[in-house]
Amino acid sequence: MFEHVDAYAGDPILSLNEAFQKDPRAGKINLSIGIYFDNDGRIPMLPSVRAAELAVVEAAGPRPYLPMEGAANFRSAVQALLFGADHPAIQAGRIATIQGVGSSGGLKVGADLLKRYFPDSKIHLSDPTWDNHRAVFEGSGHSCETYPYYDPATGGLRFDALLAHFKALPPRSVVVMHACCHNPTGVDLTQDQWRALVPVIRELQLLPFLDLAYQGYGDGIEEDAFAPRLLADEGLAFLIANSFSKSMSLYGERCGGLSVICPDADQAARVLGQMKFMIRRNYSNPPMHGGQVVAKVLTDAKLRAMWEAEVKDMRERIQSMRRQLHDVLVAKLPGRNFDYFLTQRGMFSYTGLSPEQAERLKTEFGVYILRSGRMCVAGLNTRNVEATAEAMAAVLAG
Ligand SMILES: Cc1[nH+]cc(COP(=O)(O)O)c(/C=N/[C@@H](CC(=O)O)C(=O)O)c1O
Repeated sequence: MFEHVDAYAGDPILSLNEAFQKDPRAGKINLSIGIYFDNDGRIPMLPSVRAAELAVVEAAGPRPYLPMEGAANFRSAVQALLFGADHPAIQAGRIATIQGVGSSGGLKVGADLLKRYFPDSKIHLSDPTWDNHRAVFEGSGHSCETYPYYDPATGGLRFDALLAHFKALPPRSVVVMHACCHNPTGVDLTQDQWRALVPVIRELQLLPFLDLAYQGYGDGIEEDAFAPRLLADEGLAFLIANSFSKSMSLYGERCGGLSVICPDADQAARVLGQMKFMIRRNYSNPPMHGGQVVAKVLTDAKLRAMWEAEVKDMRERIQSMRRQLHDVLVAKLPGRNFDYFLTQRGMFSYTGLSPEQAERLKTEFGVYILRSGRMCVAGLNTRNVEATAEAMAAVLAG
């Protein structure tokens, strides 16, 4: 009956992580999947999140179906986190926010909404971008194109080429942009470059779809919300998917949202209604537990302060590991430039290693990075940074 079903080729990120789990070597090092590991190589249970979870469990509330759009306390906490509680767009009811199933679920709801109401708009993705972006949008029937982004020659951003490309796009083109901590390159727009984009977006009537999956891993919780706040301050219409997987270390609880910033409350109400319709016929309504933990952390003053300090610690540990890896590599391979480990931000660095070199790292040294050359620097710790540098040096030496 199902003999015509194709065999699944596997996912460039999740299947590699599964291979890592099965690898029997003691010294294996996981720099593949975008997960924050602490210096002991463990996924932390943040104290603020644990305290919130105990409070939620202690409350022992009923577990009814949530509304299709998710829990009201979660949705309002997301709006306050992204835009600031007193943002005029929130007060005016211009933001339609749903609780997703992770931000992946938010991206999917957004993709379905755009397919229905912007059927002729193409989706424009940065070159490169998160592996699953193309899959999500194509899965909703969109055709995707790419725009210039990463410059392999400098390890930086091709901003002029990006701007020129945007200026040539037809109206209502959807441009998918990472709000901070670009995956896989770690290369972000500066605040001035975001400001330079505003008139282009407005005049060409482009529709930005921001993805904020690493809030707090760039410069800070507030600082990393610069892009959505700028676009909202400028009165632009846009979408933003956001995730708590990394910032609250709640990967498996699937906590994220999608917000659509609309010109007026009437349009926001209609957008929310159609998102509810799409959710109902997809997964009906989101899971309750993780979202209630998130809402508790965000709205309890003591837990919020704890959480922001915990995110700062994770951010600074990654920055310290970037410096350590850079320094060891420079010592091992003098004359080679590894500055990109210091200039790139968030969880990832784009090493420039070829698929063949990435394969050698894995098979000969047990060091797992993506075939694209992306390294999750959050997997580094004081015990494996030397071995990682040794393996990279050996592979780079040929
Ligand atoms: C840019 C981006 N957006 C969304 C997600 C998904 O977030 P969530 O809220 O958990 O659905 C991820 C996850 N990225 C890491 C894991 C993955 O591929 O799913 C990664 O790039 O390794 C992203 O890197």
